[in-house]
Amino acid sequence: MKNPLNVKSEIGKLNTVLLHRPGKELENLVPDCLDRLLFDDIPYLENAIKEHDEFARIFNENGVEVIYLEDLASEAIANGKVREKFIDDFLDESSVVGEGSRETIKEYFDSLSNSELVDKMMAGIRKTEIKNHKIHSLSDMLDCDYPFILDPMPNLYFTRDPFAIVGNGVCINHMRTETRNRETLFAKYIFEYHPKFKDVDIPIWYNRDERYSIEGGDILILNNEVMAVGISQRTDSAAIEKFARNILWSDSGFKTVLAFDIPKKRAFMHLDTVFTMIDYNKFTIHPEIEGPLTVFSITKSVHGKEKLSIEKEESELEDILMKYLKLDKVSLIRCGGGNIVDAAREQWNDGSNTLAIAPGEVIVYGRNYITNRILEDNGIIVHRLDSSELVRGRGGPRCMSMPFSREDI
Ligand SMILES: NC(=[NH2+])NCCC[C@H](N)C(=O)O
Repeated sequence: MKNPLNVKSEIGKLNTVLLHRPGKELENLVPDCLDRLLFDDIPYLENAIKEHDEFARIFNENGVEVIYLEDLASEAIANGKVREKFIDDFLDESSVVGEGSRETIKEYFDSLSNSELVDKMMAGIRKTEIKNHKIHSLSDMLDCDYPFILDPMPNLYFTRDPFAIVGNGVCINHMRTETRNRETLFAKYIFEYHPKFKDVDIPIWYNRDERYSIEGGDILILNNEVMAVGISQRTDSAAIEKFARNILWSDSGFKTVLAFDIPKKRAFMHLDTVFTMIDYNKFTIHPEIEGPLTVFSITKSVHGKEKLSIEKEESELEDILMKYLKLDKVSLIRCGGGNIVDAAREQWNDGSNTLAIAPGEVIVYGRNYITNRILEDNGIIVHRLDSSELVRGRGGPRCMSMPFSREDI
């Protein structure tokens, strides 16, 4: 069977992209849990869905096939034994309190079809919902305690993060936070059991049971030989080393990983919140990281198999990019035009988080009008997505999409 995965750049014409249409998990956000669940506000679901459907429409209109995480996940567990194992693994990782709660949830899950099951796992379960079911646990009778028997997973619409397609393989991530780590279980089951993937030999560049964390928002594929990976609030340097070792010493064709050390803070959680590639030699950047940024280049060492050679790059970012991407010129397009107020405001609303659907053609949030105008002045084709709801989760078009296949460039 042919491997359907092929992502060897950030900009090659996009063929297939994975999304998750926001669901009931967003209606299980409450103020007391926002920090832990990595949200800053509570989106209005009905409008979030409208915005998201518009996002999907832009893809369709531009010849990009859209596939949904929820569909792949429910197709992957079609076999009864696989479904059983999936439920067990999921419950093992869901901080369910006590055996009684586990039995209650299991019985509830058993009454659902595969797609209802996946939706319910994503949405979480309120204690009030199981009142008509058999309750096997004392704590579940006490809804004043904590209202959920199973936590929601509100960050799933950021399909960029729990796993990342790199070349013809996949990096199944170990997430920084418990709240997002369960998301990676969907990837495990999809790549092991989905009919599209199960008989294909798919290289796994990193696995969810590794100790150190790495998230997809930090992984950028600059061309078929060079990647950029953020050392960030979410991604550990040790995880990058492991990932680099696996991929550079494989036959993937990748030769260099540039590790971008960026400030560790919420607004800049991943590299793609401050830096994205939009054309062969054009990038967006948030000016606030330019000062503190340090770049290290990681290549295969000549001193022994599986070893790496790591060097600190001393020149400016433009020069580093020109050198490794073999370009004569590089333009860094500054979010907010470099004005510190506009830059900070638009970056917070994902002004630098563009998704290229072809070289020089991107999807952006329409609200970041200053940055968008500058992109157009630089010859970029800009598709604007209006958002007042999706944006509240702190992620833009790149965060909300995972390319499965792009044309090689
Ligand atoms: N690739 C990205 N920048 N993703 C943004 C994810 C936002 C999400 N609320 C989180 O914290 O984790």
